[in-house]
Amino acid sequence: MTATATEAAIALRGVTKEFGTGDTKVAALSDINLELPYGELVLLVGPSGCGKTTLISIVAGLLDATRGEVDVLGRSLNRMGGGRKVRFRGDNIGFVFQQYNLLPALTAAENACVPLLISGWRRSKAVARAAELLTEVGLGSRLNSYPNQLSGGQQQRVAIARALVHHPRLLVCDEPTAALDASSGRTVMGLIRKVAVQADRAVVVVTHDSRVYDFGDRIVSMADGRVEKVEVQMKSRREEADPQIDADQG
Ligand SMILES: Nc1ncnc2c1ncn2[C@@H]1O[C@H](COP(=O)(O)OP(=O)(O)OP(=O)(O)O)[C@@H](O)[C@H]1O
Repeated sequence: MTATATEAAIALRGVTKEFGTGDTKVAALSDINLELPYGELVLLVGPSGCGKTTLISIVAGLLDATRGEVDVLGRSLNRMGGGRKVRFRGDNIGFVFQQYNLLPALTAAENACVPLLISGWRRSKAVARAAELLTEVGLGSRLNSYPNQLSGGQQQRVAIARALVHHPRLLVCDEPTAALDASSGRTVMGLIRKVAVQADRAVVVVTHDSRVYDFGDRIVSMADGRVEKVEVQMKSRREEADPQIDADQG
């Protein structure tokens, strides 16, 4: 399905999430109403425990809301059964985490093509597609390097290539720069902007890292399970933030 100009990539209405029951009940999210458009990098920020990971897990179909409606990429997750949700996730969503989770015995190109091999692609075709993306993230000369031969920032770039290799329409990143120094963190955010932000795609990044706030088109601030404010950032600020990328950086 292609996006229409009026359709939000993500639409949450009255979303509440409770964990536990009775005296141990915790309301992680309370009545969240939020619309996020295609074509933007959205940062989800706020203090520890405010509900960022819970929110992003509901959007990615990893957790079910206790109440409320969740539409993602034009589909209602409320009306999707378990098996269909797993397929929807596999086809449409890419994930990047703080830990790179690369397989140590596989090269950068082999790691990046794992999702394609799982979907049944021929190995040679899958490696070629992974090589294309690794080149886009500045690692064209490191295709045959193993994870332990790469810096943290370079390993995160392999993880970004792996997350995007099957052309997902939603990229979800949870603290992608938390383990990186300031310069590598900016390189990684610049790459996420450059490679992942497209007119028919949505990108949501959960971050504590105020050093990378300039890279967001929109900043959603959460506090205590609620959305406190949504700010749209000026274009000029983001352009200043975009770093030049080369293979040996970060
Ligand atoms: N599986 C769970 N069972 C019980 N409580 C949970 C569970 N997951 C999260 N919570 C609670 O829900 C609230 C929100 O947690 P969440 O992890 O979404 O916050 P966060 O903003 O992502 O925090 P951090 O930045 O530290 O990762 C917290 O009070 C947390 O303790």
